[in-house]
Amino acid sequence: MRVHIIGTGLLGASLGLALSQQNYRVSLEDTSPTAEQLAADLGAGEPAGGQGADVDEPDIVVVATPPDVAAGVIAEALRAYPRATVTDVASIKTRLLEAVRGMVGASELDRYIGCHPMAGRERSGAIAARPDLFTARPWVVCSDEDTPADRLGAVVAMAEATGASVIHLDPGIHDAAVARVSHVPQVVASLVASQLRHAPLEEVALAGQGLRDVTRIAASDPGLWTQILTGNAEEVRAVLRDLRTELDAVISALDLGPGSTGVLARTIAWGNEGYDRIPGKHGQAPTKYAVVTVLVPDTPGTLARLFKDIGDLGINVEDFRMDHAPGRRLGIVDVSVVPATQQELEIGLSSKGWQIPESVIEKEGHA
Ligand SMILES: NC(=O)c1ccc[n+]([C@@H]2O[C@H](COP(=O)([O-])OP(=O)(O)OC[C@H]3O[C@@H](n4cnc5c(N)ncnc54)[C@H](O)[C@@H]3O)[C@@H](O)[C@H]2O)c1
Ligand SMILES: O=C(O)C(=O)C[C@]1(C(=O)O)C=C[C@@H](O)C=C1
Repeated sequence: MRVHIIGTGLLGASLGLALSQQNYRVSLEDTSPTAEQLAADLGAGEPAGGQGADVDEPDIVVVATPPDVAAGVIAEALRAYPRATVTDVASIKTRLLEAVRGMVGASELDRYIGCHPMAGRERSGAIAARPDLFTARPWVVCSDEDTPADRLGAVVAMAEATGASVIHLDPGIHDAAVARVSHVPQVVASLVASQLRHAPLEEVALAGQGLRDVTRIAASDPGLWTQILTGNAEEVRAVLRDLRTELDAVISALDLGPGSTGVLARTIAWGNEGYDRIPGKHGQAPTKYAVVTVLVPDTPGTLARLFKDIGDLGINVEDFRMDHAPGRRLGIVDVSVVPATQQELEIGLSSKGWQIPESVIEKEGHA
């Protein structure tokens, strides 16, 4: 199967890496010759030679450019490769489909299948690409009754070859869903991080894991996200309005008038409820893991020794997170394991000389 990827940044290069490992023949095209060459050098596929590249007819063309140019690139690919199925990975679907519909005829449109892998990072470009980016992530496919079954099958097979799980959705339903689970979270993370801009550095230095958990995606690309937010403006605005209502209630409750504690407690409790609905590892319901905290010297090879010792105890690591103690060469490693193995792990690691300050049961965290 030949796949031609147009746009070889984070998503395009990650896809190229994943498909190359599954014996797909991948060619790469980008308006930036450096981006194209970099993705090729990293092993994502063969460079095709820049914009308007003339590659042997591919079976599938994947457009992985920024959303604001995606419609034009999709229309151009439908014309340039008259037998290929053309798909994309853009984060917004309704407006993109409308724009493509305005640029091509009905028979060409039948060869276009909009997609959106729900997998990404807060960094851009091929240098941040990973072959396992899509593993166990949802991959939304927006086909309709006019989509030929063989073309749909080829796109689904390609998505599944990356390790993703395919979900068929109407573009409108997709856009409403991602406003809530992706686009508004990005806005909120950015707003929270923005509050730090003028804070004294001594205050910021107190930051614990809570702030880091809430703000990882605040490092995302402003250019890309401006396009995503404007491309899904109506749905994002609707979710933000609901959020504003609840935010206003919290602000009023902080006047500490009658009923205020109820509002504050309810806000946190409703958050608990929403959090519990987020799917956990490999798309299953969230699992409660036991977290064993280990203090490790910040020296080369220590983590490898720790994981070997855990492996020797016959215990599986479900997740792990590492932090650094401020001003000290000390790492704080949280190892998540199934609760039944927690005590055995603590005793086993202590007997091997590892320093274990405490044990806490908590829910599975987010990457
Ligand atoms: N970043 C994420 O987390 C994420 C996740 C899922 C989907 N997406 C979607 O994937 C797409 C790409 O995002 P990304 O994060 O990989 O961006 P990126 O900036 O890392 O890469 C985009 C690449 O497209 C190239 N490009 C721009 N215009 C082009 C054109 N006309 N023809 C050919 N190449 C062109 C750029 O040079 C760049 O190399 C976007 O539509 C985005 O909505 C992103
Ligand atoms: O994990 C991240 O860094 C992401 O932001 C990825 C994420 C998301 O989950 O919201 C962001 C935008 C995409 O369209 C799909 C995935």
